[in-house]
Amino acid sequence: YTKRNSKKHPPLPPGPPADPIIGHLRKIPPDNQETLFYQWGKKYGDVMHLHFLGRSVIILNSAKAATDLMDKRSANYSDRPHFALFEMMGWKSTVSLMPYGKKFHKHRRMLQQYLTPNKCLDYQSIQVREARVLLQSILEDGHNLDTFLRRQGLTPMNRYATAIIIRIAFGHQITSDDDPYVTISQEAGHALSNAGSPGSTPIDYFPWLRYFPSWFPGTHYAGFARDNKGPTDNLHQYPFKQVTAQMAEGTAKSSFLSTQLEALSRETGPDAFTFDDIKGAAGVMYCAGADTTWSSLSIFFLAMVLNPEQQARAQKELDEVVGPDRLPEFKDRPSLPYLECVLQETLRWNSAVPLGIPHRSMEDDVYNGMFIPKGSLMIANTRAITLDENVYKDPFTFNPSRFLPKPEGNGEPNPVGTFGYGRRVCPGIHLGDSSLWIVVASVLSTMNVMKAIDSDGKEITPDVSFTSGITSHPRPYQCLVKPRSETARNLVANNDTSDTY
Ligand code: HEM
Repeated sequence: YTKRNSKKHPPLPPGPPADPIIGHLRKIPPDNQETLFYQWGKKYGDVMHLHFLGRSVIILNSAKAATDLMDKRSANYSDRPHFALFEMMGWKSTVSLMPYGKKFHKHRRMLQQYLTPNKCLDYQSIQVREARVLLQSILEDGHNLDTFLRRQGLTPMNRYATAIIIRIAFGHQITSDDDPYVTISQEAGHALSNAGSPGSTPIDYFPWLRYFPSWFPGTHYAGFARDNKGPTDNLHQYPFKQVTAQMAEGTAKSSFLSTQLEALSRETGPDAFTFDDIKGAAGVMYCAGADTTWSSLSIFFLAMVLNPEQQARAQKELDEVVGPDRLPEFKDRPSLPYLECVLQETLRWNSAVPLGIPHRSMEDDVYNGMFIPKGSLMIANTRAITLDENVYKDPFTFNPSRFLPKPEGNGEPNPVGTFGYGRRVCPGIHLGDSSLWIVVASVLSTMNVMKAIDSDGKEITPDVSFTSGITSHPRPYQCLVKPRSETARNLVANNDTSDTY
């Protein structure tokens, strides 16, 4: 491929040596590819070229390269590759996996209308209430939250993230931990978080591998996809059945799904949505919204366990602005600049979506004298972008002050790309951001997040290690979360969260 094009075009971006024909296939691990791409980027630069059997993969390891291409030339870089593995798992009519085109625009419009900054103001009361339920479950959990982050178990953060999306998407209020919606979300989320790096498993490159027996090399993820098809199907069917039944009985609360189903009954013609479109759009809200928020919150707790000084500074700011007699509300946000930095630093320190979701280029292009062939898989490596030493001093250190203006801080920019790029930027960005903020504020205002203690009385320092999938979660770790004072305990315990909404 390289030889064929080198005479007609500028050179391809640099990259590590490849094997003949199969290219870099043998050199790419199935898991946590972001770390290898980050290390390679140090040697080969911020725009790297890899290839798998002639298919070009461009890795963008700096904010400049990623925004120059994926934002500023978004018209050319908004397609998606074919995600064979996710299709095997049952993800169809899902905007995040759709090629760029008419159907994609229809789906984006449907979601965006429901997730504008203005619309999101309507959801704040749900977020505030669920944040308080989360605080109460921390109190009840006997404060040694070693089960808190067990991957398969229900965690308060999982329930929180799920409850918000379920209410908005399906009009259902979660009132117990064994609610079927929670179980479905957990199972589908588990599949998404353990299905390897998005668009880059052997099955994505060689879909025919799915027909080979399970002992055959490279078929691991095909077996995983087959085993996890049930949860993905449930996630599309269960809410749909519930809401259509409620609509027939006249008991459905207003939600994304009920609004779309009502619109469906009015609209006809070739551009009208189908049931499959609506199931797909509701399903993507459920999974894209809940799992990313949950993972980002797990990362926040991990950061707090490991960084008590930064935690104390945020608490001091909250004490001055909110005080001990009430819980934080969204109106406090503009008065809490350091807390804002804690949130941004959480997103930078370890992104929940470390490789984003790959885009695909639609036409040949040239960038800084390098040729980017049509049909390239475009991966903006958030991991490398947020650890870029040219932008962030001591990038592995969790240091919220880095964003404060000089001389108090370092005046470093907020992380780029944690919610994606261009025409594919996350449509849930406003909802996701505010869901994170209210928990960060509520937890730090009332709780101390600390290291757990082992049976010998020694503190347990958690590892910073992550699962590999579209959404990457911290691997299970232990921590201890306790009310900061008796006043804080009472404030949380006495908050009335029994209302229905
Ligand atoms: C902390 C929370 C969240 C994070 C970190 C996050 C991150 C991302 C990222 C990195 C992408 C890929 C964008 C790209 O391809 O350039 C994405 C896409 C997407 N997100 Fe989010 N997200 C979050 C919350 C949400 C919420 C709350 C929703 C919906 C309610 C949502 C719905 C989606 C959808 C539908 C896409 C696919 C967009 C497309 O392909 O055009 N996300 N998100």
